[in-house]
Amino acid sequence: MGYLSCNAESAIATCDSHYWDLKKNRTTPKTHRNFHYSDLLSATNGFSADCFLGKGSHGSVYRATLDGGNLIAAVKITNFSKPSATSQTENEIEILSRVRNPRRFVNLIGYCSHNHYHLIVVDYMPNGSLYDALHSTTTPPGWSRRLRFASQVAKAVHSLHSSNPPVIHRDIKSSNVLIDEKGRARLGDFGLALRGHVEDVRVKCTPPAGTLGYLDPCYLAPGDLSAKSDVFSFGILLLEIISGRKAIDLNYSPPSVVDWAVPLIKRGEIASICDRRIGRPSDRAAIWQLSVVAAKCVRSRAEKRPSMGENNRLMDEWDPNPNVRLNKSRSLGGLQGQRLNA
Ligand SMILES: Nc1ncnc2c1ncn2[C@@H]1O[C@H](COP(=O)(O)OP(=O)(O)OP(=O)(O)O)[C@@H](O)[C@H]1O
Repeated sequence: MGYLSCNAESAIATCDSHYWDLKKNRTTPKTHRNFHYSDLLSATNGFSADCFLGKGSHGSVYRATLDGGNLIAAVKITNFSKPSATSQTENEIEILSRVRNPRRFVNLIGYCSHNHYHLIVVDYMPNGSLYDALHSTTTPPGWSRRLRFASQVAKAVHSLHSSNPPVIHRDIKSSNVLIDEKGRARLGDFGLALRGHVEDVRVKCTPPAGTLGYLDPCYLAPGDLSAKSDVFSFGILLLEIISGRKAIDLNYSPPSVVDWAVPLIKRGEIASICDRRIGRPSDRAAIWQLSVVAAKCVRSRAEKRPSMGENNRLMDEWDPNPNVRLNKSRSLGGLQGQRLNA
C-alpha cells in the first residue's frame, strides 16, 4: 500500500524533538522487553521461509517461538537504511509502549536493534488480516462475523481516541486489522500514529500521511488532523466489510467504494451494496444501520462525521441477544428512518 507521505523525520527536526527521542530513551517507559538478536534469530529459525508471515512496505514479518515454546510472537524487521521505515518503527514502539489493550490491539512485546536493523516483537495474530479475509479467500466471512469485526474495530479506535492524551492512528485499513486466535479483530501497525492533543506542536507539525483510498480528503495539511480523519478511514473500512469491495478497485466504475456506495445508501438501496458472495443478511436492520453509520463517517465535512464514541453507541445496539438489542434501541433511538444529509 502506498503511503502518501511518511516524512516524519523533517517534522521531528522542526518539532519538540526530545519528546520522541527514543534512542536517548528520555520518554519511553520500560514496559517492553529488550531482546537479544541471537534469541530472535533462533526463535525464527534464522528468519527462515517456514516462519515467514508476510511483507509490508517497510519490511518482513516472521513468526517467532520464544521462552522455550511458551510465547509465540510476530517479529517485524525493518532496515535502518530506509529513514521513513526507521522513524515509523521508532514511532510504533513509542506509541505501543504507552497504549496497551490485550483484546483490541496488536500489542508490543519488545524490540531489538541489530546492525542496520530494527526488530519489533508484537502479539502473533494467527488468522491473517481482515483484508485477506475479505478479499483473498474463497470463503469470506458471513454477516454475523462481519458485524462483530466492525464492532471490534470501532471499540479499538474509540479506545485510542479516548486515551489521555488521545492517539490518532492515521492508517486504519483492512490490512492493518489482524485476527487473533479467538477470531477477534485487533488493530495493528501504529507506525503513523500520533499521540497528543491536536494543538500539541508535534501533532501540528507532522505532515499528512495515510493510505490512498482510506485517506480523509479534508486532511491536506498538518493542522487539518483530527480524530475525524480516523473516522473517515473507519467509514471506508465499514463499506469494505459490507460490500466486500476494496477501498479502490480499478475493475469497477467508479473505482472508489465511497463514490459507488454512498449514493446507493442515500437512496436506501442497501441490498445493492451487500456482498453477494455470502447471500442475504439474516439481520437486515443491523446491516442497514451499519451502512448508515458508514455513510456518516465518510461525510466530506469532518465536523459532520460522528465521533467514534457515537459510532460505538450505535453499534452496541447489535447485541446478539434480541431482547437486549431492543431495549438498547429504544433507549438510544435507532438510526432507521433517519435522513442522511451528506
Ligand atoms: N502480528 C502479526 N501476526 C501475524 N501476522 C502478521 C502480524 N503483523 C503482520 N503480519 C503479516 O505480515 C504481513 C506484512 O505486514 P506489515 O504490517 O509489515 O505490512 P502491511 O500492513 O500488510 O502493509 P503496509 O506496510 O504497506 O501497511 C501482513 O500480510 C500480515 O498478514
